[in-house]
Amino acid sequence: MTARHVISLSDLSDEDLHSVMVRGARFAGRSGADGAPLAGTVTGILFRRTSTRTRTAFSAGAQRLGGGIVTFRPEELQLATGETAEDTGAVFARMLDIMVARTADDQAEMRAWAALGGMSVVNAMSAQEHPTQGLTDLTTLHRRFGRIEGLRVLYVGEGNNTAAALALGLTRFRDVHLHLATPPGYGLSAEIGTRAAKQAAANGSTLTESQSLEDVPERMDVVYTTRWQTTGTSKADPDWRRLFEPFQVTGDLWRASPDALFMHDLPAHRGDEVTAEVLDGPRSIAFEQAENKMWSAMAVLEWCANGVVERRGA
Ligand SMILES: NC(=O)NCCC[C@H](N)C(=O)O
Repeated sequence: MTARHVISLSDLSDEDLHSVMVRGARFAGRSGADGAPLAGTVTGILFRRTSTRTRTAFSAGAQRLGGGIVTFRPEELQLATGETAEDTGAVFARMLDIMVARTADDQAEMRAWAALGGMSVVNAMSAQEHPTQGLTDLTTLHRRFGRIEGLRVLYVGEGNNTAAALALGLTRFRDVHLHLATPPGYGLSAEIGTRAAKQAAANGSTLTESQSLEDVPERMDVVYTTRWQTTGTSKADPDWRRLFEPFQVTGDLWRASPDALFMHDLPAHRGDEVTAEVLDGPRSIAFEQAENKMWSAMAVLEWCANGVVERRGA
């Protein structure tokens, strides 16, 4: 099997991105290919940080496509007794077809595993990026709007790995307007911001940022938020709660964007980043989005095994 990696969304060509997005939507509509495209493959599932949605999505998704899985408890690997990540990966690459990993905070370890060859590596979230969330979000938008082009999206909260994936995903499409309202000091990293801005410019899209909810653009199609505490980057700043509180998504935002849908990558904390009224209200598609994680995971795994399935214009 040719190894294909999803360590960053930038690893996917436009054609790959389109195929995985559309394929996820087809799986969601239960109109994916019959049969078992992952038959004869084994996917490793290794999470060194907590996970509900991503882990379940890939574990259930692989099995729905006829593939086998091996789930690792990190504390039971020899990593815990001092075997290097490189040596551990070298063994995985000889036995597994795909590795879905939420491991070190940075992506270097995944790149090293990918360089071994023979095994596809899927980044199930690092500090910098959450590419499988980005793919899920594209599939969710594609299912709801039938297009990504022309969408206006407001993201509220930390410019974390989820925001990075959203920015890197949306700016690959034409005429998209993404605005991020982030607390001071919690914007996108310079590296991600530059990469996304370059893509936006090339596609006639815009990426704008502000440090307040005052004067955010109106008539948005989507308002998206995320929890205030990002996994693995607990905030050293003693003031963080005071900085984040003005960014709670409440019914007030709907006045500016009366048609907006609400998205959240979950887990949610009602009363912190979003009110219960918004999260549990009729505009919220947060749980549909969570379900899409599995359909999108199936599309990612199938792409790792077989490459592009859905061709543009087909
Ligand atoms: N949907 C998810 O994968 N949620 C878990 C992580 C959310 C957030 N980006 C975090 O890093 O804490």
